[in-house]
Amino acid sequence: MDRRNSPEVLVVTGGIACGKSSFCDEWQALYSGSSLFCADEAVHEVYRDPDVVGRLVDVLGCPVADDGSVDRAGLRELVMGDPEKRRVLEGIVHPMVRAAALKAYRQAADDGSRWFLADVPLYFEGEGRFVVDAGILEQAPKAVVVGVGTATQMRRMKERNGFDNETSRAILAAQMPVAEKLKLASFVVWNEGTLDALRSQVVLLHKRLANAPVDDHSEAGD
Ligand SMILES: CC(C)(COP(=O)(O)OP(=O)(O)OC[C@H]1O[C@@H](n2cnc3c(N)ncnc32)[C@H](O)[C@@H]1O)[C@@H](O)C(=O)NCCC(=O)NCCS
Ligand SMILES: Nc1ncnc2c1ncn2[C@@H]1O[C@H](COP(=O)(O)OP(=O)(O)OP(=O)(O)O)[C@@H](O)[C@H]1O
Repeated sequence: MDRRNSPEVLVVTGGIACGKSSFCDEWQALYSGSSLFCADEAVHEVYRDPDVVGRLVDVLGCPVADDGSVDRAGLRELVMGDPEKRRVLEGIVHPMVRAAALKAYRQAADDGSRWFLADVPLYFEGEGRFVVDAGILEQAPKAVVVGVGTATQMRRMKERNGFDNETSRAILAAQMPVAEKLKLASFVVWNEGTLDALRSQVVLLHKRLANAPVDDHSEAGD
């Protein structure tokens, strides 16, 4: 692929309910020519595939919803407190998510997008290899960590998802703490303020990236 026509990849990551989707929504609303890949949505898509559902039922006893897709609330209960089951699930799902990301990146390139935002919650749990392992780039791109304190994560999970403290704590325990992710970030967006404050940080980051010399992170493969 012609490097000059390649979208610049920006990984967006952070802990649960920190505001990754909100960051991406603000970015997309402000900057046309941005393509978004969301790993959580790719997972949800995969869970509608009958072959995948069948495999998860066989391997994990995965609960199934009335429409034949994975019952995600039931699966969450099954895996969040059980590291071994989670490892098995991730081993099945993550390669499919990487394949979906590569497809989305190629589409973004065909569309002539300037930016490719990859919302990947478990990016650092996966040692920052997602984009390279997906075959998108040969070197890891810049990663922005959207962060808030644990109390805000707990409050937003309760308000948005209706999770009780036990459920929220089990999810947090399955993730690298936000404080650790901040240390690995190329850029930090601190989302304890208002949505206006989040938007201001999006604008600042975009300004900085748009004016920065392009890194030498050549594409993998063709
Ligand atoms: C547990 C599941 C069924 C819950 O589904 P649900 O629709 O309620 O949540 P959703 O998928 O939108 O995820 C919300 C957040 O949960 C956290 N989360 C999801 N999976 C994991 C995991 N394996 N480990 C730690 N945190 C996770 C992330 O912060 C994510 O942003 C689902 O998240 C899942 O199947 N996870 C395993 C696949 C995976 O690793 N997904 C992460 C992106 S690759
Ligand atoms: N600055 C903010 N002020 C108030 N509410 C916010 C702010 N940012 C995000 N929220 C709210 O917090 C919740 C979590 O935000 P969002 O969905 O963007 O997080 P996320 O990191 O993408 O979550 P997940 O890990 O579940 O994918 C949502 O209900 C969102 O509306």
